[in-house]
Formats: sequence, structure tokens, C-alpha cells
Amino acid sequence: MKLQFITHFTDRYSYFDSARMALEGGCRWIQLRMKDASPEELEYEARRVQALCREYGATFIIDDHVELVKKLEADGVHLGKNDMPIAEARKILGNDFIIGGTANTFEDVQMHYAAGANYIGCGPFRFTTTKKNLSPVLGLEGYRNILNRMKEADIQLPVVAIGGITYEDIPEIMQTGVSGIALSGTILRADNPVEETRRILGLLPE
Ligand SMILES: Cc1ncc(COP(=O)(O)OP(=O)(O)O)c(N)n1
Ligand SMILES: Cc1ncsc1CCOP(=O)(O)O
Ligand SMILES: [Mg+2]
Repeated sequence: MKLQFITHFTDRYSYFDSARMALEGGCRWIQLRMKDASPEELEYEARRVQALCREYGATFIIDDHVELVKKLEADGVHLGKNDMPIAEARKILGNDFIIGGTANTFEDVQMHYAAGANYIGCGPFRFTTTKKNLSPVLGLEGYRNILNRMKEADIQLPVVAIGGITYEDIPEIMQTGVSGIALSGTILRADNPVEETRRILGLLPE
């Protein structure tokens, strides 16, 4: 699980299409992220994307919505600082669900580790239009710093880099010691998103 694809709606593709193309290209970790969708629309899409993920044997994460994750028995949820606290989500979901937490600093990582997160989405690596109200950009140095401090504190948790990442960035980002990459725009802007997913996976060792 080195590549998490974050769904996005574009002029060309629906949320569902975006997930389908990433899966066709070999990605096996999908996050359904639908900001501003109604609860009905979100649940409808979540059920469709979940069924598709099951066909491909992929892990299915839903952004923000703990109760929906429980209701649909999705694989997990991703939570940031304006979402339900991870400790509370862990109480609701128990230990059989994956909980990811967003970090922009080492202190965020420490907090999520103590609360029982399973992985960290760390970013943004650089500016991106996919998300509003971005935290400060980390760049390569930001990842090196956070990962060093995690090592010193003996915090062992997979860290996934996110935010404005392109194919060209991936080798250097992986060299900082992160476990994987989460992305959206660079795949959806490609002429052929299925091929682009394959090309990106080629950079990420099994
Ligand atoms: C893998 C991953 N990392 C970070 C985020 C951002 O979550 P959050 O800070 O809650 O912002 P929104 O995505 O909810 O706008 C993420 N979704 N996934
Ligand atoms: C959800 C999220 N959180 C921080 S950046 C980001 C968006 C990632 O998408 P992209 O790869 O298009 O920048
Ligand atoms: Mg969120």
C-alpha cells in the first residue's frame, strides 16, 4: 500500500470514474473524498466505489465521515484537524478499522500516534488547488525533519506524503523515508490516467 488515490471531480471525470481509473491502473488504496456533497449523494457514491474496490481487492477509505464508514463497513476513515478527533473515532469504530490522520507538524504526528491512528497523511508537499485552506507547505526538508523527530521519539507509523505531488517528485520524496504517496490531481490531469497510475506505481517498490 504505497499509493493512495484521492478521488476528485473534474470537468472530464466523476468521482466514480476517478476511482475506477486508479484501480484499473493498479492502485489498491482508494480514498473517497467528496467535499460539499449531500449525505445522500455521498452515501450513494460511497456504496458504488466500495463495490468497485471490493472487485479489485482494494482498500476503501472514506474522508471525514466516521458514521458512514461504520454503516457501510468501509475499511477506514481519514480525519484532519477539523474532523472528529481520532480517539473518539477509535471508540466508535474499534480496532478493526483503519484510521488515518492529517499532520503538518511533528506535534500533529505525536498527537495522532497517541490517539491510535494507523497512518499519517503528511502535507502539503507543495501548493495544490485540490484542497482549500492548506497548511504551510513542507517541501522535502519538512518531511526529513518530521521523520527524524519520529525516529528520535521511536514513533513507528506509516507516513504518506500528500499535496501537489507529481511523478517527477516521487523518487526524492520516497528518499526522505516516507512509506508512500497520496495523490489526485497529477493522475487526473494526465492524458491517460490509467497509464499514469501504472507509471507512478512503477516508481514505488512493492
Ligand atoms: C492521505 C490524506 N492526507 C491528508 C488529508 C487531508 O485531510 P483533512 O486535513 O481532513 O482535509 P480534507 O481532505 O478533509 O479536506 C487527506 N484527506 N488524506
Ligand atoms: C486532500 C489533501 N490534503 C492535503 S493536500 C490534499 C490534496 C491532494 O491532492 P493533489 O494530489 O491533487 O494535490
Ligand atoms: Mg477532513
